[in-house]
Amino acid sequence: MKIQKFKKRIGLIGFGCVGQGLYDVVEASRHLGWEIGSICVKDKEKPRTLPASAFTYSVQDVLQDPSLDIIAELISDPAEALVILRQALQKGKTVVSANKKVIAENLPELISLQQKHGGVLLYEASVCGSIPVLRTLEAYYGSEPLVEVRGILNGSSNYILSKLHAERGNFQSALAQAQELGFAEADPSLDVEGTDALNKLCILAAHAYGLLVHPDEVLHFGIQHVTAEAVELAASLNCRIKLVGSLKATSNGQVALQVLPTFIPESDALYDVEAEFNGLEIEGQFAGKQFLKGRGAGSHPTGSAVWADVAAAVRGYRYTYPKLCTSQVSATSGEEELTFLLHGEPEYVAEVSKQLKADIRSQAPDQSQVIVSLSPQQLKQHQDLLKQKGLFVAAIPAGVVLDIVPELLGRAEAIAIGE
Ligand SMILES: NC(=O)C1=CN([C@@H]2O[C@H](COP(=O)(O)OP(=O)(O)OC[C@H]3O[C@@H](n4cnc5c(N)ncnc54)[C@H](OP(=O)(O)O)[C@@H]3O)[C@@H](O)[C@H]2O)C=CC1
Ligand SMILES: N[C@@H](CC=O)C(=O)O
Repeated sequence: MKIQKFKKRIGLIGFGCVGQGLYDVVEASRHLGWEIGSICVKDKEKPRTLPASAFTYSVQDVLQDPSLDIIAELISDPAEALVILRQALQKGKTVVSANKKVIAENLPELISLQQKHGGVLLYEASVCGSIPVLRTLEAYYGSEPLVEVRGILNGSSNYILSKLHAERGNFQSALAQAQELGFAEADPSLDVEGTDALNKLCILAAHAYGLLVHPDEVLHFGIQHVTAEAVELAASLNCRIKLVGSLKATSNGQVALQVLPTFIPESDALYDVEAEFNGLEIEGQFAGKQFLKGRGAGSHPTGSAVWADVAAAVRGYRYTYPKLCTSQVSATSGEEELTFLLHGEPEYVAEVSKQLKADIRSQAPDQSQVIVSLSPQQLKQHQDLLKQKGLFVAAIPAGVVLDIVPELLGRAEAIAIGE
């Protein structure tokens, strides 16, 4: 076989945590024929690891450069990222992105731009960092009906929760560490309010079930109101609180979607997914359960995922969205009753419990914590009120034995967290 000389040039837009990660990975692979041809950033004053001559400050310098084989969009500004992706795809270019917010909110348009102009968009790095989830769903599970896809989809919130459980640490300092390590979004409220996990879940829904759903339509709560008492309660039940995104096929042909802080027992594969790691359990109708675990955030792990996309795209790979073409499914929050912990100011907990018409199973003497049974659909209807009142909401799966909860709640003490 004749070996052909391979030379491919990448245009890089964004040189922060992920952009630098991609740069390092590509530099380490120069012998394979790859090079970064052009780098665009925004801030002219920022100190850089490369000489000023390596950079341009005009996105158009990259988008209009005919010598580039592929563009990597890795910026932190979602509005500008959408403009870049639109323009690249309208020109029929090949582009990769890690921007889950832009992709989740605009997937129908981004798919149709590829169909219309012949361009290609890959975005493996946007979901679960270094774990190859989208290509696994596309290539391996493209034909098999899936029972459930669930997992830890956000590294920063998992890092914070791990610190709270392991060290009974402080929320704000754990978040500051996640930011320092490059795991958090430029706007960290996306991480802690569950929006980043939600965006990833919506992208997974398209590839796992052929469901195009806008993030605004999906039930989701974050960890921003987690309390020391909730962590203690979970630990006393031999559980860890994790932020879990799940997609589940329902008996009436819908897909139930939700992102919820959840009490995860020791027997669950997600229990040992700690720090910035993500974990995804995929249950196929015939294959049964499989579990993927790896780094969900960070410079080199995410840079590696972007590079895998760059290499695949240049070799002709594109998503075919097999289930979008073959299935017609709609979204629901889920009708099956579940058990939830609500925790917050006693008067708000009482008010919200009344509004929810929830079946109260246990409550703390001061009424700051209640264990209730209700459907995710009920919860979704009152999602805004619960958020407005600053309540912490966590799902407690059926397998967790709650016999000792009344006793645990009875001795609940007020412990401040995150102040
Ligand atoms: N951090 C992570 O672990 C992961 C991040 N992602 C996603 O990757 C993307 C990048 O994240 P990350 O690297 O962490 O972000 P950073 O904040 O570290 O870096 C952002 C980069 O974007 C550049 N930038 C911002 N706005 C513009 C603009 N208008 N024009 C040109 N350049 C611009 C910044 O320029 P300047 O340097 O001049 O400020 C900076 O270089 C985001 O979409 C994020 O959601 C996905 C998976 C993991
Ligand atoms: N902020 C995100 C980065 C990766 O997607 C996270 O913490 O998971």
